[in-house]
Amino acid sequence: MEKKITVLPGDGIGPEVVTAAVEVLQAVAKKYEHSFHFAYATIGGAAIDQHNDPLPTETIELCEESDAILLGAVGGPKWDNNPSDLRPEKGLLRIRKHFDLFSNLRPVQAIPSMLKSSPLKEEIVQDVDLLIVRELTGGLYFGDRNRTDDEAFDSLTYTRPEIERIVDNAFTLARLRRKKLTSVDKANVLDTSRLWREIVEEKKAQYPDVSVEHSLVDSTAMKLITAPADYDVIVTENMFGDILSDEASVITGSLGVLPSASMRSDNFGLYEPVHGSAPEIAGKGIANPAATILSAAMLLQYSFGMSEEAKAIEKAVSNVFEKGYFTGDMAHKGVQALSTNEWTERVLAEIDPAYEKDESMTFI
Ligand SMILES: NC(=O)c1ccc[n+]([C@@H]2O[C@H](COP(=O)([O-])OP(=O)(O)OC[C@H]3O[C@@H](n4cnc5c(N)ncnc54)[C@H](O)[C@@H]3O)[C@@H](O)[C@H]2O)c1
Ligand SMILES: CC(C)[C@H](C(=O)O)[C@@H](O)C(=O)O
Ligand SMILES: [Mg+2]
Repeated sequence: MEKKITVLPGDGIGPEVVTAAVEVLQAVAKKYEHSFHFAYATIGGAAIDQHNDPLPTETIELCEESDAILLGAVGGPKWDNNPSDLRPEKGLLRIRKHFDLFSNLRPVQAIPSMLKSSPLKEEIVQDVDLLIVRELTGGLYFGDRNRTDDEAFDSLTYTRPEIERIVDNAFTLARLRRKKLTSVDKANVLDTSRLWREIVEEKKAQYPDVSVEHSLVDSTAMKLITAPADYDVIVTENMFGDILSDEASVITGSLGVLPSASMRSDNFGLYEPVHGSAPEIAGKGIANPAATILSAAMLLQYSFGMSEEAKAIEKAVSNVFEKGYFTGDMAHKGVQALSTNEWTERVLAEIDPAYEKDESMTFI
């Protein structure tokens, strides 16, 4: 049966990395005899320019008719001074809320061949395999806010059901992994964190096989780069998860390799790299497409239940690193940096040596 994927390239390097990921999905479809239909729509700055709205109705409608969403990135200096409702980032927040994508999964895995790109010592990063489960539709991002000329406020609110569902989700995921859950909060200061911590304590009786620790976000930020291999699943609120996941990119040496899946309670999801639109390298053809390609693998795994196909993409990416091919953000001393296009060609060749590139697809 045909699967429909809505593709939202967005801004900056978004279109470049999404083009690469779509081509990888096409190669997978051909090799495994699936039919994927790609429908394109605007979000973010591109949508503001065309529709004066960072999330136009036609984009929502297209996503509603599809089985999954693949997104590049939004934002850029062109729109930085827009009023808050007309900022590209608002489109992203609205699509997450509209589809109730409350669970943002951000895996961080250190593939051995990546490790030369990390500024951290090899013995610190070599066994890292962790998953950040970030609450995505509550907290500071969605609380009451206001600003006048001289004052502004943003408020941080969480309800019991909002915390319960993300905590349950994280426990369930920990069960499928190494059964260790770290709940990250700021319970020494924030009431929302105290409620969060109480709920984790209540829930742990339902998951007796999972070990639980609580950790304050400030010291977690330190431990995440001094002892990252100690973590299995980290569950945390929206903003802490945003910050910790970018920090975790130091482990792999680049933001350009970290994928994410934003899920609701069924299998529907939005898949996007953790990184942003990287405006300073946009249009140069040098962006690392690995994070978006790996996000496409998560799409196959979580929304389509295609584990073998997802693993084939992950293996292809890892083989390309293993063979010493990197884009500029990861190319260490003595290694020639490949373009987005050249690097993607190598992934395609790993997936299917017989694959012929669709020449109608352009790498920007
Ligand atoms: N999900 C999203 O759409 C998303 C996420 C984060 C930031 N943003 C937006 O992106 C814009 C730029 O933000 P920023 O600069 O703080 O963060 P960024 O993630 O765009 O870039 C941070 C650094 O990482 C580099 N980088 C990021 N992705 C890369 C890739 N694939 N290949 C090579 N290098 C890469 C950039 O060049 C830059 O040096 C802002 O408007 C921000 O709001 C969007
Ligand atoms: C662009 C921004 C709204 C977004 C976030 O903070 O969630 C981004 O940083 C991310 O990590 O996806
Ligand atoms: Mg972020």
